[in-house]
Amino acid sequence: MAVPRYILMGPPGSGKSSVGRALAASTGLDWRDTDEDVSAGAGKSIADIFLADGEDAFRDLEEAAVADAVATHAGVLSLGGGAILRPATQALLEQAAGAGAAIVFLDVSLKAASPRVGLNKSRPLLLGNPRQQWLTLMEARRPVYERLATQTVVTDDLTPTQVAAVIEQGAQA
Ligand SMILES: Nc1ncnc2c1ncn2[C@@H]1O[C@H](COP(=O)(O)OP(=O)(O)OP(=O)(O)O)[C@@H](O)[C@H]1O
Ligand SMILES: O=C(O)C1=C[C@@H](O)[C@@H](O)[C@H](O)C1
Ligand SMILES: [Mg+2]
Repeated sequence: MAVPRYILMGPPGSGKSSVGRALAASTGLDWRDTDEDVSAGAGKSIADIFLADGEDAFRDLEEAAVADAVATHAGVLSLGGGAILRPATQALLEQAAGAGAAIVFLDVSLKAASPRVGLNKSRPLLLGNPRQQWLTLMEARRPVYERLATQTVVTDDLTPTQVAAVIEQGAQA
């Protein structure tokens, strides 16, 4: 079984995808993003899955995509922001950490995340009142991110390339 070297988690706008790409470029590892896997598998965007099938259906697809990626991908893995909500995924991440994966929580404040996320309609959970929605989901998820993390990086004042460098240094320490 392959185990990802790095697994990135965090709320929308924390930079899971951007930092994942930067970390893959600097380490030479392959990059995979479970949001892209789910979207490719379903043949439609995540926003369309939420709209047509609902959040529970998306979470089922996401749980399966994470299980597949954790079992088969040896590089950098970016998760969707809410992937860690599923207990089976939490257990899988704990196992991956035991097998040597760095589980990285990309922390970010609402102030820094807001301009990154903007009013982009591709984030279905933030429709309506994006700032309040973001705060509510971060409050519920923070304890899970913190419990699962083997490394935490506060990303507010760093570029994705700088965050990737901090992660690499942490892995060498
Ligand atoms: N550290 C950063 N500094 C400045 N801008 C950033 C940083 N990280 C990400 N961004 C920008 O914020 C936006 C969202 O980043 P990204 O898609 O990587 O977030 P994400 O955590 O993967 O979000 P999602 O949960 O929706 O998948 C992008 O436009 C990206 O360029
Ligand atoms: O934070 C979340 O729950 C989400 C984040 C995105 O990565 C996507 O997985 C989807 O928009 C849901
Ligand atoms: Mg992403």
